[in-house]
Amino acid sequence: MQAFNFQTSTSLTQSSKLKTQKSPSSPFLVIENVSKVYPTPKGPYTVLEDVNLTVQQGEFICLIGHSGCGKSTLLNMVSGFNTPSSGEVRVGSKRITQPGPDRMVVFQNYALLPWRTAFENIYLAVNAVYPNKPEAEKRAIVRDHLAMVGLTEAADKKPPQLSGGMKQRVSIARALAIRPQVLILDEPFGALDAITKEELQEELLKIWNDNRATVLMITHDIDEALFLADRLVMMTNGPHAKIGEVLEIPFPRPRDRARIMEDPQYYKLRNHALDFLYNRFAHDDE
Ligand SMILES: Nc1ncnc2c1ncn2[C@@H]1O[C@H](COP(=O)(O)OP(=O)(O)OP(=O)(O)O)[C@@H](O)[C@H]1O
Repeated sequence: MQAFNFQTSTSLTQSSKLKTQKSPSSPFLVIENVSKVYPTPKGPYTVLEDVNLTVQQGEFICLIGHSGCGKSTLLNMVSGFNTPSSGEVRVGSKRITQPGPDRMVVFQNYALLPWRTAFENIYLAVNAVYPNKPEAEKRAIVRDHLAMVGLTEAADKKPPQLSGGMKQRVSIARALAIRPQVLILDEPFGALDAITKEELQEELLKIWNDNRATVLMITHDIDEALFLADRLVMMTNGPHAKIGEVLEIPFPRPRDRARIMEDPQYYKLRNHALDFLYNRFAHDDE
């Protein structure tokens, strides 16, 4: 187990800023001075203000914060479904202004076409992005990704015939079949029961370990973040939400849930995140 020098919240914030600014390897994904203001009938509403984050290629980042603080808004600016009011998001050296197949999103509600089979849902995405690939290759990509998530037998089933966990597996397979550089997961396991959620977390880690996409994942579950992430980004409450702190998760990989939960550092990190969310940035509505 690696040594973890537990720091105060202030020094954690400073060290994460230092890491962001002075990291020796070149940053892959950069969120720079991003603010988002929505027009509303009551006037402009500043959801996010001056958000800065630098992510290395292949990093697994979890994002946590109270409901409504702007997590989806922030990740929608990485996927390109939303644009910053000021500041910019870059992937590689490219400024993000629209969605693209280099950044795929998995949503909590699966977003599958209910009248298409699991195979067809994935095939449609592959075909849209790689229309000129030979038919046999496209079908092989779909089969490989169905197998990757353990759904070979369910290829011909339609979403209403699948469990929540199976639907989310199809949705993850569809996103990965495009070979995105960035995988964005918006609370993907929020609607699943605890056992299915743990199974899918483990599958996700295995898949990430094999293909090392850069992952940005929203969660409300601190234990999920501690199991999955390299860093946990904690957001302050909106309006004018910012990144309050970034926690480094030091547990070595491959991770074993039982082993990390026996580690005293686990509870220090967990309590630190809980204190951030429920004392320092408590939310009246929760
Ligand atoms: N198009 C819009 N116009 C006006 N306000 C919006 C718009 N989209 C989001 N908001 C507001 O911005 C704030 C942030 O929303 P967002 O969905 O990003 O939060 P979130 O942290 O992802 O929340 P949750 O955890 O509940 O999903 C909320 O107050 C929401 O009502």
